[in-house]
Amino acid sequence: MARSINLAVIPGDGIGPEVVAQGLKVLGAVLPADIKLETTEYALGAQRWHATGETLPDAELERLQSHDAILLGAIGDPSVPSGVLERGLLLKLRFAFDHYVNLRPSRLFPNTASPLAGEPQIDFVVVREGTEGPYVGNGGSMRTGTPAEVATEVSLNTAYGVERVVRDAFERAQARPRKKLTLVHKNNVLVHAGHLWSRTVERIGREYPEVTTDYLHVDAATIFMVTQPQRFDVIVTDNLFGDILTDLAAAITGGIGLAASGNINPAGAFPSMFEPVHGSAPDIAGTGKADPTATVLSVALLLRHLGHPAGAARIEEAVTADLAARSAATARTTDQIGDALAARVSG
Ligand SMILES: NC(=O)c1ccc[n+]([C@@H]2O[C@H](COP(=O)([O-])OP(=O)(O)OC[C@H]3O[C@@H](n4cnc5c(N)ncnc54)[C@H](O)[C@@H]3O)[C@@H](O)[C@H]2O)c1
Ligand SMILES: CC(C)[C@H](C(=O)O)[C@@H](O)C(=O)O
Ligand SMILES: [Mg+2]
Repeated sequence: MARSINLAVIPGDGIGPEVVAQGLKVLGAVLPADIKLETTEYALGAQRWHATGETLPDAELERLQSHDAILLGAIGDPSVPSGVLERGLLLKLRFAFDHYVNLRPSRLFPNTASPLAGEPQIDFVVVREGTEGPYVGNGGSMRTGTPAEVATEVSLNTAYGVERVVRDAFERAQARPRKKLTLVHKNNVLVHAGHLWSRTVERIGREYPEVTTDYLHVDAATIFMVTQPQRFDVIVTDNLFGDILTDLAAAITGGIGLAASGNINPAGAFPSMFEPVHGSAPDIAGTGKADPTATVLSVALLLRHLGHPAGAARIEEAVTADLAARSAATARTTDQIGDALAARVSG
């Protein structure tokens, strides 16, 4: 276990800096005195783009690579054309650091309100492929802006890329009590990519006889996520389906303010990056309404990834207790929630 953490911090835009401040507060409170935390802040995002036209210069990417991990708030701002920061900063990081496992756990914490009827049991993890699919930027537009425009956005799926993420998902399923893996795709229509995914799950599955596998088309998966969320244990899916499903998963487990994620490079050749599933929420930025819990839970994922499972568990217990104590009557600010969580992990 490393006795120091050299952390890169990208607060980003909108509510990003607000929630990251709370994540760092809780991280500082949970770490034992003999683990040294060093943080380096990177000013990347809308302000930087407006000032210099840069999204993520190569020199900065190289500096980021020297860290043990990255904590990111959120990027994206209405003053910047859509896609500039998303592609030029966030996706550039995920691709450059080969974050092929985009890990998004979904758990309904005790006493947390779900919009679903009854008291649904929800405890699954989405293993979203992070470096391929329609996200790769393989496309273009001809006769742009004319009535004859043609635009393409090709989904890239390689045997190598699909196999490594499917294998990771099987490993996670094998380690969980229910040992179930659901492939979500759309192989009735996307027959080329879909069949590659299905064949890969079938082939790799033979190496994991204890893991039960099933398959759902993505449209049906959205039904079951609402009507029978308990049927899911580990979901493996492509980059775009995973993006959409994990916002839905957040909505059924207490809201987007609670959903954490890790962009993992499993072999550790590059730093992994931890961030809430949500975006920069320009509609509530600066109001103190942002829930920092998703970022705090992302810090727990970060600690577990770096080999500090006890700290991760302390954070998760603190969140569980905090959510149980929450009352709609007493809405708290971002800062107050951060203070409460920091007090719980250090108490
Ligand atoms: N990882 C990222 O950096 C990331 C992720 C998603 C979206 N984005 C970007 O963020 C910008 C806004 O995107 P969007 O509006 O589609 O999604 P969003 O996640 O920012 O907001 C969706 C809704 O959820 C609410 N919300 C989000 N986080 C919350 C929190 N912590 N507490 C309480 N409420 C919260 C917002 O107020 C909004 O009503 C866009 O530029 C988008 O590209 C970035
Ligand atoms: C901002 C965007 C590029 C990103 C994605 O699509 O992956 C976001 O929605 C997410 O879920 O992290
Ligand atoms: Mg998303």
